[in-house]
Amino acid sequence: MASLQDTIHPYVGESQLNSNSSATQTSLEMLLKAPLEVETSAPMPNHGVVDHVIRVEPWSNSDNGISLTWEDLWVTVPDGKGSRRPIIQGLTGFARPGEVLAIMGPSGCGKSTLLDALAGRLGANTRQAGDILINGQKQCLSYGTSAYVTQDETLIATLTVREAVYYSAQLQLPNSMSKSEKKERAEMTIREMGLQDAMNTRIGGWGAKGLSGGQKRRVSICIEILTRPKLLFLDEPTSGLDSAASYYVMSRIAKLEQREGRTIVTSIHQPSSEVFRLFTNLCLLSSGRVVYFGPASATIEFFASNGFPCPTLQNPSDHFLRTINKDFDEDIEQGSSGKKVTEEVIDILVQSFKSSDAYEEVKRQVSQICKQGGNESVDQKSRSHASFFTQCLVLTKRSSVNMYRDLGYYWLRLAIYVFLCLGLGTIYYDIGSGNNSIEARGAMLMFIASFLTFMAIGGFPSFVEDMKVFERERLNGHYGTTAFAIANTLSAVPYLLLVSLIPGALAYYLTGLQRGFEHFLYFDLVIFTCMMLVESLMMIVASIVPNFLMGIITGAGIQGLMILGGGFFRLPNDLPKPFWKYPLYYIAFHKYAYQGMYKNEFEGLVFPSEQTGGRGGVVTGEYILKNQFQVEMGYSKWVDLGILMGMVVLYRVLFLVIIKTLENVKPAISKFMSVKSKQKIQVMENPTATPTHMN
Ligand SMILES: Nc1ncnc2c1ncn2[C@@H]1O[C@H](COP(=O)(O)OP(=O)(O)OP(=O)(O)O)[C@@H](O)[C@H]1O
Repeated sequence: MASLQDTIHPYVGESQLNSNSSATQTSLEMLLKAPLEVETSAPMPNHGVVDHVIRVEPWSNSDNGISLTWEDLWVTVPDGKGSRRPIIQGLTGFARPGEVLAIMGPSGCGKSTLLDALAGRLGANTRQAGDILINGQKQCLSYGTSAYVTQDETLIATLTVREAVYYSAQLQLPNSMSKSEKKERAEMTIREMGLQDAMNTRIGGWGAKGLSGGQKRRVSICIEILTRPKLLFLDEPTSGLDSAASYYVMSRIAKLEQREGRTIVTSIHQPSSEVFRLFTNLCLLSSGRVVYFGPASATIEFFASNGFPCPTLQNPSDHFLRTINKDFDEDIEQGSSGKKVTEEVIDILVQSFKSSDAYEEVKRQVSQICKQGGNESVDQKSRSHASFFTQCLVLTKRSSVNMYRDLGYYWLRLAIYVFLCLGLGTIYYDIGSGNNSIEARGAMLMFIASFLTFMAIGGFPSFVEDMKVFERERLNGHYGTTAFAIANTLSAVPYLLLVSLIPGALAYYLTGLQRGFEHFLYFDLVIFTCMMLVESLMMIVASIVPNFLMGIITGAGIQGLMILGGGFFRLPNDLPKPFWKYPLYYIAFHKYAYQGMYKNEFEGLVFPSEQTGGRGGVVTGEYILKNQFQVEMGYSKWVDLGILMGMVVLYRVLFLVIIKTLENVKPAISKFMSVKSKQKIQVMENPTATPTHMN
């Protein structure tokens, strides 16, 4: 009976065949007659007994899968001294359909960076050089062809596991699937990840404990494997899981990959020997250099042949990581003097791999995949989605549920607004119609139009959480920016109406502003529109400054300037011309809010004139508007409201444009920078040296 180590690798190069024992050769020859099903229960060297069935089928690019190859891949980051430091150094490798490639190595060796580079998601400060090809062609991974389960759990904390996965299924799965099929797929996937007992548990986040870290991890995986993407990147999918859960999660992922010909690239920290056996290929890294790339099952032999045999009963992956982890070199030296310093060990392994048949085999496989190419471009293979209308509907529903359950989104704001408006109502209680009520009305309306709407900023932290989820889902192609912007707008409307209506009514009627429902309606519509505007402004800020603290400061700063230039603290005719009057006064939405509210309040009213000393003279509201508040009287208050509403649309469109521009500009910049890096890079004789010439 063939050992699993011998059978798990579905392609075998000549050089490997030559270098293996005759017993192994027999099993490898068997492998070439794929598809085959091998049942094993033979003891394996150093690590236990295997007793499960693995179906091995060879896949090729023409089988509608995605093959990924990378050659001489470098990634550098600024080193803080004006130069650049490499974090990935000249890696060559491949990942093919129906196989699991595991990326292993000590913490900080560059696993996530390699995954990011392969997935086209490197950070802005990184530079990349070298070729990454998809089915032998230089093409971008279009949104939706691949999925990436990142290390951080960006999930909607207020949803239960069932809701989170089902909403995601509704968003991602095509309209041709019925609701019940989508529900079934969602529940099946949840069960596959062993989360059936937590189905109705809320995910939880800051402030509310819900799922454990490991469970959240599994929810993230569920969401990404719902549509069975052709290419799946997993960044430490088993972190936070116990060894049994790790095994079940990985084996279920591996099973799907073998059944459906998916290409899986996963970084992993410390797989148990059982999990390790699920990997087809292993890429072992140390400080960004490749220590070994090839069949996972042959790694033990590679280490042994270089003088580092795996001790009996030791988990092989523990042995590999112990051998190449130099972070604790001093401790090791103290513990057992005479041991080789790890840096030397790594050098030996790196050099040995570079001159090995295994490395030649990797290069041969890469060129073979590139030659083979693919029948169709990956773009054409993008999975089909739910329709745009369905996405808008589902996102609106999901967002409404989240806004309802998240106290910080609107409920807290509503409570604070009620207190503030009670404050306003009592401080200006029964404002009267005397001459002194003119200033009081003006000040009160200014406070409402600026400070009350300013506080719409309070929902920013919740919105930033939403943006993180949106960013993850957008990058994984679940839906587009337009659907998100529409859904966010629609779901916010009822809450903003509520938040503007109740406190607004309190302030309006306690103060005794101008009677008439039309006047109250206008007053409330201005508050509602201004709150919507501030939210839209904060959306723009969040798209440019994704950090929540910096976002709040930026948003507050912008609004502070607009309030100053809105024509209250300094009357319009007194505003200094450059900047404050032109353009700020006209850009600031506060100008239209103040003037609309003033017109709404003062038009039609008369006040006793101060000049006559209360001896019967009156002054009209129109006169006060024109001369005291310097309001532009050439157009009606409805025009002011119309401008405010137009601004809401403009700001939301601007948000869309910024996100879409960043989406298109970022890859173009990375492409440009990578071409620049490639032109400058000279392949170094000594790969350990820092390529300071890369910039
Ligand atoms: N954008 C970046 N800017 C600066 N340094 C970076 C950047 N990305 C990664 N690094 C550095 O590169 C090294 C490798 O990081 P990476 O996250 O790829 O490691 P890792 O192997 O995934 O680590 P872990 O297993 O701990 O997650 C680290 O020292 C990290 O600080």
